[in-house]
Amino acid sequence: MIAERMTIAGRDGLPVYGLWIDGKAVEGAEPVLVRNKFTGEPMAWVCTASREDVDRAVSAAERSFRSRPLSPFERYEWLSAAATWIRARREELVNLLVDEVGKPHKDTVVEVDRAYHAMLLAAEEAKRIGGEVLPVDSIPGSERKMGFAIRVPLGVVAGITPFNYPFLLAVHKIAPALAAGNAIVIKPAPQTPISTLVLVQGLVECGGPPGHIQVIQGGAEVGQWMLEHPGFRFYTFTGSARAGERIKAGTGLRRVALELGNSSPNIVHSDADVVRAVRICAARAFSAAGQACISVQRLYVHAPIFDEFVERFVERVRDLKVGDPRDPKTDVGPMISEQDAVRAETWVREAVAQGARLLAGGTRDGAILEPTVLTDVRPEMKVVCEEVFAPVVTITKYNTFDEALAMANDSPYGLQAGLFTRDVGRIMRAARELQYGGLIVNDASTYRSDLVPYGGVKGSGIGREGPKYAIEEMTDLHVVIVDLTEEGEDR
Ligand SMILES: NC(=O)c1ccc[n+]([C@@H]2O[C@H](COP(=O)([O-])OP(=O)(O)OC[C@H]3O[C@@H](n4cnc5c(N)ncnc54)[C@H](O)[C@@H]3O)[C@@H](O)[C@H]2O)c1
Ligand SMILES: O=C[C@H](O)CS(=O)(=O)O
Repeated sequence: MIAERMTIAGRDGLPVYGLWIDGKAVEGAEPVLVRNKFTGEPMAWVCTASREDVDRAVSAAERSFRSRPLSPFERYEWLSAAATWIRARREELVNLLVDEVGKPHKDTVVEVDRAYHAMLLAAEEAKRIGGEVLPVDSIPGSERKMGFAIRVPLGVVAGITPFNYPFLLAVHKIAPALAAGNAIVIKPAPQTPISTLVLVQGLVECGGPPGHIQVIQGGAEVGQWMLEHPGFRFYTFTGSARAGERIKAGTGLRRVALELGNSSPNIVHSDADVVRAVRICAARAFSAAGQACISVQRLYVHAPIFDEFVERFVERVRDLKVGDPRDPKTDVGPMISEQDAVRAETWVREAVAQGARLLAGGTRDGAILEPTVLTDVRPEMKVVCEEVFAPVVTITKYNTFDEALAMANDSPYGLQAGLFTRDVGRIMRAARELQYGGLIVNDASTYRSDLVPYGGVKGSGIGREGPKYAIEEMTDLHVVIVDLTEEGEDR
């Protein structure tokens, strides 16, 4: 799938994608080659932005925001047309993403379908941006006053996205920003910029003001220039905790939403349906090669079912089909790069050297790390206490539910957790006591609904995503208080 409008030239038979600034594709710095993550074949050349390009993009977005304000209905029409555009190109988008990310076809179909729904949800929310009536008259002395609050767009929003769900997460940034009435400058991850360019081409084709979205490609350096630019009113970032901390430190008093990493715990209690828990966890620990912030990473299994769970789990893992992500039957494909796979393999070896037992996997072929299961792990091992972001899962036995909650909470992160139990008392305890932004009961931590407030506590970030909640973050609340005293009334 080619983003024709984003193309500035051809080179070696491949498109050269420019930056998308002020409604046209423009040349940036020397293009970088983006490769197919499984075959290694070249896909396209993509220009990167200079600091001047960042300035140009922000100025163009600001001009478009000022000169072409969109009514809520116009925003609704634009974004619903974009949702239809995504649905109509589902298969093409899936194929592009499979090549660009290396994520298996079956997981990528889910990404594209969710992107469609996220776009549609944002379109619908554009018509529901209300405010609040404030009971100012309830304070003695203010009986003749009435108050209300309205939501107004901020101006230019900065969006920075990671490599792992590049299409869906670009939709989660762009769609609410536009639905809220803002303009946005988006920077995709350097490993996966093409799908964002294609998405923006789709939005442009759907008829909104092209200057409302600018795309600047590049890595951390371009991200840093974005942080330093005073023209941004808000930063919406998804990525690692390390980059998130830099963003928070670099944006001063400006608002940020940070969707960061996790080391997702999943508790399986003895009253749960063990067979179902095994099936779900064995799939969700390895989908997207474990490169999802809510991937099942730490499994805590109740002692009475521990042996049965482990046996069934390992059996299931051995049946996973590993290899070519283009094959619809493949469960586990390559990681984003060989370097990332080497890093995860090293962590596994280190854990084994420290006493962990390897029950499956642990071997690597290029960027493909076999689905890996470890037990006898300790909290201080990297595979437990850090975000592994790879097809690696640890299984630990617990005796009491208190112990399970404590182990799950023993993490700097707090994005989502999973719990398998039939007991409502345990569900409610976990809901209160687990220090996580989301708890998924009788499904894995990896489930995400695109309409709920999604985000983390502790080291997993700040703010909430999901169109309705992102729109709240991407608007200012202006309070109006009107004195209704009539002429002569208070003389
Ligand atoms: N919480 C969530 O919703 C969520 C979703 C997806 C991924 N993630 C997290 O993303 C990480 C994996 O993605 P990644 O490797 O692309 O993350 P990353 O932090 O390396 O990069 C993410 C984006 O930030 C940019 N960036 C890097 N350093 C920057 C800086 N100093 N200033 C500004 N921008 C900077 C990158 O170029 C990229 O566009 C994992 O930690 C994962 O948990 C979180
Ligand atoms: O990587 C973490 C993401 O939140 C996964 S998802 O795109 O939201 O499913």
